[in-house]
Amino acid sequence: MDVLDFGFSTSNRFSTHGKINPFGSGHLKPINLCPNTFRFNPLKTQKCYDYQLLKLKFWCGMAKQRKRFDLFRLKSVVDVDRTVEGVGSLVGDVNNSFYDAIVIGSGIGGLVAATQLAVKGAKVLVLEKYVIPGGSSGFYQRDGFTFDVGSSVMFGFSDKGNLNLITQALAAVGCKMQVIPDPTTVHYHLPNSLSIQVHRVYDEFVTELVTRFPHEKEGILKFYGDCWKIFNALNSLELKSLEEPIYLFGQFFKKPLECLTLAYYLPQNAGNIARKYIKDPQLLSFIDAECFIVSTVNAMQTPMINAAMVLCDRHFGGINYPVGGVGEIAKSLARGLVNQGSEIIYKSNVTHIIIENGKAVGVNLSDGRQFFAKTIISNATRWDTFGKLLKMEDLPEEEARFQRSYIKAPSFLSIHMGVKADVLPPNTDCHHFVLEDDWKNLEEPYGSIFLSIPTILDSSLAPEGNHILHIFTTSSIEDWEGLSRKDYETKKELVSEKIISRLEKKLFPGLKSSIVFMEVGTPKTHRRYLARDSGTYGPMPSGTPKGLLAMPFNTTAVKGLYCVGDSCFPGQGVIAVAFSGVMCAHRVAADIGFEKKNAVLDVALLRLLGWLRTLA
Ligand SMILES: NC(=O)c1ccc[n+]([C@@H]2O[C@H](COP(=O)([O-])OP(=O)(O)OC[C@H]3O[C@@H](n4cnc5c(N)ncnc54)[C@H](O)[C@@H]3O)[C@@H](O)[C@H]2O)c1
Ligand SMILES: CC(C)=CCC/C(C)=C/C=C/C(C)=C/C=C/C(C)=C/C=C/C=C(C)/C=C/C=C(C)/C=C/C=C(\C)CCC=C(C)C
Repeated sequence: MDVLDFGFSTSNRFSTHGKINPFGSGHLKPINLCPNTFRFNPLKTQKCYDYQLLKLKFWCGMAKQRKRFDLFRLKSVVDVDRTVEGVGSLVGDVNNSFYDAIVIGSGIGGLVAATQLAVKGAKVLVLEKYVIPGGSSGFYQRDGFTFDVGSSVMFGFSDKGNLNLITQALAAVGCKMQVIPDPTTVHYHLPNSLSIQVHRVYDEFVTELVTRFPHEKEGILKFYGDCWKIFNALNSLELKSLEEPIYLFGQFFKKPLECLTLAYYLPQNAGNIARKYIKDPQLLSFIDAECFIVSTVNAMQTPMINAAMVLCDRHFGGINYPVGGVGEIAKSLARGLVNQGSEIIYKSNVTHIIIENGKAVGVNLSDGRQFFAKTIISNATRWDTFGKLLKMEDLPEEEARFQRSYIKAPSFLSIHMGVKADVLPPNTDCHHFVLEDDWKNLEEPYGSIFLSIPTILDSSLAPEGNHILHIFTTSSIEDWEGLSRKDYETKKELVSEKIISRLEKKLFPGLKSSIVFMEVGTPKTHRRYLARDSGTYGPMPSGTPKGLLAMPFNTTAVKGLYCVGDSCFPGQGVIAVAFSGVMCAHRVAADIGFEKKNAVLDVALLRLLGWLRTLA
């Protein structure tokens, strides 16, 4: 078997032995940006031009004063990614202007925060380490295949309700994507030959579950019924920052019952609610699997609000796949950002957040560039933000508390594969979850297997006559460290061979001989190319959490510094980080004058929320 390593490539994210990475640095052309040149955009009004000029003058003054104006650097090192068609690239009008916000990282969390701010009128600069946007929702191409780097299951991507945050984020910047409805969110293949398809139509799913567990019909209806209660409450609210008092109290005033419902469930976990209604241990294990696929922990550790959100959205709006692959979402957001007059610069590795008088004011890049802004938003994980980007003697108490309550979830071993189409039986579902023998292995490394076949929905992602299989399973970085290169590669071959054999036995006889392309990524790959500490998938509770109570929002103990992404409320997941982006943009906009704000209420609410977190 030919196992290609993209975990050790030196220059490009997914380069493989003897293969050319289509996004390689060789395609990046430097451009010269003269900071004194302001390119007038005739579409902009005179007012806007005057404002930009004023900002430019202001910055020149600032720069002189601070001796930060390094013309040579600006001329020589600004790279623009022109290689990937359609990816928004640096506009570069006034590269040195003083931004309203700098966003470190262009994961979906960072991009949503950036675009939401940009549409409110803020000037935003996104700095992305890699050459395309998206982070774990990015993509890469090989031999005619377009692979999603991470998950292909998209929640919040319908045209219904208030919780379709991905659709709304795109619409805010004038983008609408063509999507393909997925008739089955996931097909479970579980111990004791329990096979369950989660149909798009709720009644069909419940009927199937009740057929397997007829004695638990009432419990099933009650548990999923509670999920709907929460989902409907969430869906009735306008979603903005829960850290902004005018909005929060306004929602309580407009929708008191819904807000109280959410407040009631906020500190609760799905496992406890399930146990109120359900006794059958196998059904409870099934609920664990339902939670595990979206939280990497069992139901007892999964916040009820998060469980309800995903267990209902898949039936309400349904799971929809973007035509062209998941990477198209980030590409569209990046393009939308640039169209709003903001900027994104790729190959910009932020190494340090600059603090002046206790306030975050700018960032240093690994190539020596510096950028300054009124606010800094980090889309790196909180471990990376407070462990690497900030050199603080003492970790702020809020962060220390976060790190006690949440630990890094394991990373993944990912196998991206091209196979001959005829190996898949007719009517194969797009997403599968496989745990063959023992429920105990659910959370064990390599215990459960996730499988997505996005070409079932969008055949254009693979050459004709082929399918894509994206197989992943939890794996920790410790398992892959301290190995020689040879041992590392041998281990990749062995581990992936076992996973493929299991799938061959359970789902697709003849799988091995149908492989036409394969690449294996380990937790080291995730760490390296997604810039996530230990390659972590996100935070997971260290013990039994009090629902979402301990999860920090976007503000931090450092003035002017905000976090966005999966180590913020409400946690892991593309839709979850999109919500975190919406919340972050609202809070930042209020702080820099683009939204209403009440300073006294702010202090009171932030203290109250801080205190509530100590109760968790
Ligand atoms: N890991 C997976 O397989 C996978 C797949 C799909 C979706 N997801 C979901 O996506 C969520 C993560 O989304 P997110 O928005 O929080 O972040 P993300 O990790 O997807 O993106 C963060 C981005 O920030 C960039 N970055 C990090 N540090 C940087 C630095 N110092 N300088 C410049 N750029 C830097 C990274 O290159 C990356 O592009 C996860 O919770 C997960 O649920 C994960
Ligand atoms: C403030 C206070 C204190 C209180 C008050 C009360 C209130 C008002 C509250 C409110 C709240 C809210 C609004 C909330 C919200 C929330 C939300 C939105 C949430 C969300 C969530 C989401 C999630 C979690 C998601 C997730 C997902 C995921 C992770 C996914 C994943 C996937 C995968 C992995 C795939 C699978 C695959 C296969 C199977 C193949």
